[in-house]
Amino acid sequence: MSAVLRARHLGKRYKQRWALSDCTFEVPAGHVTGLVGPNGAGKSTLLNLAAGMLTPTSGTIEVCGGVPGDGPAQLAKVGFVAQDTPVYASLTVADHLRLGARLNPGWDDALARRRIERLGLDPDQRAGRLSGGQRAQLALTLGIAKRPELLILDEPVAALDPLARREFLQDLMEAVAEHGLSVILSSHLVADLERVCDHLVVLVASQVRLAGALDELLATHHRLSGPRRDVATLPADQEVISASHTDRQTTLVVRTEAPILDPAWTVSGLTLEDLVLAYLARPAGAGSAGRPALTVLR
Ligand SMILES: Nc1ncnc2c1ncn2[C@@H]1O[C@H](COP(=O)(O)OP(=O)(O)OP(=O)(O)O)[C@@H](O)[C@H]1O
Repeated sequence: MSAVLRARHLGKRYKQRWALSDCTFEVPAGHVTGLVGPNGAGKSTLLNLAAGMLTPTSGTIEVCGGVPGDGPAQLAKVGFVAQDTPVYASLTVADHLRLGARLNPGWDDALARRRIERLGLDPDQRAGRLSGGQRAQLALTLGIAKRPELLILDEPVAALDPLARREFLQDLMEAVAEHGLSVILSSHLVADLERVCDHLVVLVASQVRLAGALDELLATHHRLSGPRRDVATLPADQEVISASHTDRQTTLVVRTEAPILDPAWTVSGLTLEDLVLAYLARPAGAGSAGRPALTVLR
């Protein structure tokens, strides 16, 4: 797999607090990778490190084969739209496009103009007077028209209405298909991620808990339900991600490469949302030895 991002034992500390700790993972080139995790998990910190806005406290991060933020050539390869979609309040929409053209060697002016027109943004409007969603659309337009190798988007669709969200995600997928763009986007909207992502990184409490191709992750995670059972009796190759029990029944989410042959279980697949929620609820340091990560007693 050719990787657009490689992190090795990556960590970032703000004063005494580690916002990101010992993260080792890769993001493949030419795909859309979703980054999910609860508030404060470290997603923005990770994306800012990838964009070169922050430097690591420990470990390394390589993006598009270089060090993030390391000179004009590296900056040209990476587009970054930060969480608050910053724009210059006193500049007009048209000024932003002119600035984009001036600053970015690969600038696609026709694309930028087409998007602005389609969105109905007035080129003469000052960006400070745009609505939150319009501002986000302007920032996203700049990110796409820059034609980077990697586009990093921190909660890009949070401010958009449902139709605008769908259209934007469609634009993204087209750019990936036509130009081989790689995208990393964080979002709390799992349904959106399900529509556009083919890779997933789950970050919880400053650590990467899960990373991989979505279809592989969905194929190796299963929901098992059956008569109440002590999870310690499961085969060693079935990693228990979550467990809940009633007096009579046990329901588990397990990860395994092997088929589940025990006839006592009813086996079903997971949605992306089920998968993400199982990991979000999993406590830090939960082992891989078939121990229950989340035990809910009813
Ligand atoms: N500049 C900073 N100084 C000190 N602590 C920070 C700073 N930025 C973030 N943090 C802390 O680092 C941790 C991770 O924050 P981060 O913004 O990366 O999380 P996030 O996953 O993006 O959260 P959200 O989903 O709420 O946007 C949090 O505990 C946060 O309080």
